[in-house]
Amino acid sequence: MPSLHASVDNGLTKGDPNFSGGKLYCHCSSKKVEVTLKSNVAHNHACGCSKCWKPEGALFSVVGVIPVDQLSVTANGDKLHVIDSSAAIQRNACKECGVHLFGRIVNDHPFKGLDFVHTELSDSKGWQEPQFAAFVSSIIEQGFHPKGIDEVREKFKAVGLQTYDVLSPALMDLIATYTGQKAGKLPAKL
Ligand SMILES: N[C@@H](CCC(=O)N[C@@H](CS)C(=O)NCC(=O)O)C(=O)O
Ligand SMILES: [Zn+2]
Ligand SMILES: [Zn+2]
Repeated sequence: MPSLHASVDNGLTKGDPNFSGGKLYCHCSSKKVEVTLKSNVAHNHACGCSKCWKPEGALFSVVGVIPVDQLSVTANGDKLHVIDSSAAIQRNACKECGVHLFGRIVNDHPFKGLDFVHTELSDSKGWQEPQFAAFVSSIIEQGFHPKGIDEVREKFKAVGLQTYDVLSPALMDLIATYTGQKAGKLPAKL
């Protein structure tokens, strides 16, 4: 079975509930882009979609969120560029090594105000462990043979992670609530 992600393959390492953040670095050998996070992440999860950054050899990305005001680019920000400015999540990647340092939502969106980050880019220990696996079937679109997908789902379950083909029900409910409120189908205050 190919690697799902290094933080999943051999079981999860529980995060520290009192952990208060750390620095992320791109993969360049010099002049690394540095991003400082002032808190832990939330909703950390494996994502199989084609847009999220995956380390070499991994079938999945692991990505979590942090409030925009808890994130700052603290070195070599001139090496960052937005890889697709039409995407809902504007992924800021290092132009040299390709690593995604953070994804930001700039347009009206239920998750606006949160940035998407990969805590494996940090040397610190204590980051929230993955909570679920999202967009699992999306790996097939990228060339993973469909006959192996049940084994992928079993592997996630074996380490204690539920699998979904979009986001988790809790996050889908948040998105649906936002959409319903915007359409006037739900009261603005619930
Ligand atoms: N099956 C598609 C799914 C893409 C997708 O919808 N990704 C989710 C999870 S990251 C998303 O919210 N995308 C918004 C964006 O990338 O801007 C793919 O693999 O490309
Ligand atoms: Zn780099
Ligand atoms: Zn994704």
